[in-house]
Amino acid sequence: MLAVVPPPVTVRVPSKINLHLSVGDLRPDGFHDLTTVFHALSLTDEVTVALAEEPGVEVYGEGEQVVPTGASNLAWRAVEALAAHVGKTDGASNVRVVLRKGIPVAGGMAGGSADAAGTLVALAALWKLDIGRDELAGIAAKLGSDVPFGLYGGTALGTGRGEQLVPVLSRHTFHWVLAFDQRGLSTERVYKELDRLRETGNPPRVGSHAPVVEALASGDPRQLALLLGNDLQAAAVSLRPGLRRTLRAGVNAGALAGTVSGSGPTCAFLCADAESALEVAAELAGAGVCRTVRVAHGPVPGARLVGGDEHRPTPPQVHA
Ligand SMILES: C[C@@](CO)(OP(=O)(O)O)[C@H](O)COP(=O)(O)OP(=O)(O)OC[C@H]1O[C@@H](n2ccc(N)nc2=O)[C@H](O)[C@@H]1O
Ligand SMILES: Nc1ncnc2c1ncn2[C@@H]1O[C@H](COP(=O)(O)OP(=O)(O)O)[C@@H](O)[C@H]1O
Repeated sequence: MLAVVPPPVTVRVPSKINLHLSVGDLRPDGFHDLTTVFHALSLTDEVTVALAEEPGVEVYGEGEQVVPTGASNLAWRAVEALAAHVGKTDGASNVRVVLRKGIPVAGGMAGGSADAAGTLVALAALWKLDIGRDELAGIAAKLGSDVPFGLYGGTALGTGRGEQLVPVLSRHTFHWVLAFDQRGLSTERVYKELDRLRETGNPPRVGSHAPVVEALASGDPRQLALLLGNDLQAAAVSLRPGLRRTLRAGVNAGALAGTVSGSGPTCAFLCADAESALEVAAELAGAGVCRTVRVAHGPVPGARLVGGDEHRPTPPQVHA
């Protein structure tokens, strides 16, 4: 009798920027308490999972030379975590994962986290698991602080170490220009640099997230532009001083405002509309301050199947 092999499953997953990132104290577990407003962007990775004789991970696209393909790849860790969760003892032994990356590696845009979130959704479909969003989010949180957001996308308030999420109402589409740097920055190193700066001085701290939430509800990019803020920006700039020039160049090119995305070094520039974003991107690309420029819009949904959305996690209810 012929065994029926299920067809490969492909999932598209968004990147994220942090519209607001307030970093609190260092906790005994080595993480910092934080309050952040995540915003999912149309710059995406694609994850394909298939049953294959040779298990493993293949990586193509943005940063393919520097992404590990072994057991430390976050997508592979997601395969092992889901297999363990559902008690498939040999679950990972015949899974092949192909990553097509558009999100810069170690860029502060949660690319590895996106791949892990995408792998969970894709594999749940491949294995035909009856598993809900909340259950996947529990597995995701163990893989990394940013991984649960990749499941939901949209715009969300993150607390704890970033893994506890509440959706934020955001009716408008915002237009962004992203400036990729030559090399990535280690997230852990940037948090440590912030601790050092706080020991020796008084780096700027963002205020409350409430005005950002209001600006998102109003949909006015000019209002939002005044409120973008990131406590990690000082640390990222301290480690990569050239980012100052990049941030200035984006605003000089016509962006409403610029911010370092998460732990950097990618800079995100908010623009008035889609047309302005294209103009800013063209000028920034010629300014010699970054490796590559992309345009993107947000918010977009979280991990979802390409060519069907029957296994897409149900979005949480929006509380205005
Ligand atoms: C800074 C942020 C902002 O969204 O994003 P990125 O810039 O990495 O995309 C996140 O907090 C990154 O989340 P993520 O990249 O998932 O980090 P994790 O793997 O959980 O942790 C990596 C390391 O970052 C530090 N870390 C992370 C989260 C947190 N709340 N406090 C921390 O101090 C810890 O040193 C930890 O060992
Ligand atoms: N699938 C993956 N894609 C990118 N990086 C990965 C992946 N799996 C593991 N990594 C490792 O995680 C580190 C952080 O990557 P990434 O998630 O892209 O950045 P950030 O934490 O800045 O958002 C990389 O330097 C890389 O060594």
